Amino acid sequence: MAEEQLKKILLINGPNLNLLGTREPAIYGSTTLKDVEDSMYQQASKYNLKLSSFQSNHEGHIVDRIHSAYEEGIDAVIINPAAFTHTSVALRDALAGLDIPFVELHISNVHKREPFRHHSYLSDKAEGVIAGLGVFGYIAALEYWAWKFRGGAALP
Ligand SMILES: O=C(O)[C@]1(O)C=C(c2cccc(Sc3ccccc3)c2)[C@@H](O)[C@H](O)C1
Repeated sequence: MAEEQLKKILLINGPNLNLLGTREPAIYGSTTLKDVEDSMYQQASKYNLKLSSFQSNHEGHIVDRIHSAYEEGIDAVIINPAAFTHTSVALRDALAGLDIPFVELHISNVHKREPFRHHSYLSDKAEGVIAGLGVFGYIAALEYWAWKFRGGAALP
């Protein structure tokens, strides 16, 4: 049987998430971004997935990273756009133009927060949106792609 092709997942985290776990634990928890990434790398290896991760506070750098995903043969993206969710047409255009499916992820339930966080420039282009599950949402997104790449039929 042909060796199962390694699927490549790109994790992108937006502005201020480099400070995750250091402030506002009531909203975002006390887990650091490195802890999240370490857990995801561990989980990815269980499913024979190749995970790459990227975090930037700069919109253009994230757009550039999305562009390079195509050349790398990335199969799926998990993105927490943070504040760019609510402001960035550039991010929307980059993801929509990429033709690689993505899951939009939010640690907090943005729909229970300030009205300006209720709108996303990305959600209608996303395969799915996860919000309010805390940092578990990152694992949920990875599990989703592992399930989808297995054929997305039988429930685990
Ligand atoms: O809930 C999220 O994950 C979200 O994407 C994340 C956001 C966010 C905003 C500011 C800071 C951080 S991370 C952080 C938290 C506390 C202190 C420092 C950084 C995330 C918000 O901009 C979004 O509206 C929602």
